[in-house]
Amino acid sequence: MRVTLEEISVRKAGRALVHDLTLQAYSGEVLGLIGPNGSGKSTALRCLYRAVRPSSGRVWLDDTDLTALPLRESARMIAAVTQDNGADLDFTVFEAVAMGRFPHPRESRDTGESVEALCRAAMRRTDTAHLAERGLLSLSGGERQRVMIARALVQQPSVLVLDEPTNHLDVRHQVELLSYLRGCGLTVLVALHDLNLAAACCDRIAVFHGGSVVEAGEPSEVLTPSAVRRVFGVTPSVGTHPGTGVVQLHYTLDPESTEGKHL
Ligand SMILES: Nc1ncnc2c1ncn2[C@@H]1O[C@H](COP(=O)(O)OP(=O)(O)OP(=O)(O)O)[C@@H](O)[C@H]1O
Repeated sequence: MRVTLEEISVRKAGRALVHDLTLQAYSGEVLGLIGPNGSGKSTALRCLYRAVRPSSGRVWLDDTDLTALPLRESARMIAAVTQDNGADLDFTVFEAVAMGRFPHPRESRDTGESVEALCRAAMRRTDTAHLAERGLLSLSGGERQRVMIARALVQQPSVLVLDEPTNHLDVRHQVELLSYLRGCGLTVLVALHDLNLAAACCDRIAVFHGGSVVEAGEPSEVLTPSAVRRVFGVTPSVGTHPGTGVVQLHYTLDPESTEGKHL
């Protein structure tokens, strides 16, 4: 499924959080969203999973205007793993994962064999099966994040939206998640702060700056030292991974490598 954000603006309290933002993720690709804090990545993703209504512009799923779809229907197509994911209620892990079926018709969410099998498979994939009977509130940050990913998989969406999904994950679970995203065949939009993980995982990267997308392209096209300096104020040295040829950025802690200082 193709996702298009077309000239989206979001205004709150008299201020544009994003403006004239256009972004497209093609069917089956992994699109990375990168950019400094506050550049509008989460706001753009919220427009897609309908937590925020754009002040102007449109969101399209293939050729369908998102606002023409009932919420439950778009929730069957788009699953979101977000930073504000409602994991503060004390359901068990299994219950939380099974909630991923809510947008689906009742017959396919009754806790029959197939839904249970779906939940168990998603929990195995996210390494959370052993936590099934634990309360969400008792989990570590990374365990909880993996449960939220399991819940999104159980939704069986066409589009997967993830806002900083590697937060809290140890390196093994980061690698497992991102390699899953690469191979899952869904249209994936993922906001990432780690530019090397973005380069390794994403087919294309959209660079956010000041509330709009200033560049989009393959990782090697957008992750150049000058572009990174322009957007982030840090000058990396750029190489390639010896095994995969994927672009890699290296930073020094030399104060001269950053523009201005905040700390
Ligand atoms: N409800 C709101 N009311 C007012 N301002 C908001 C609201 N939500 C977000 N903002 C502001 O909009 C801007 C964009 O925020 P957003 O969360 O989209 O950025 P981001 O690129 O995802 O940042 P980060 O990398 O820090 O997660 C920020 O300046 C933020 O403070």
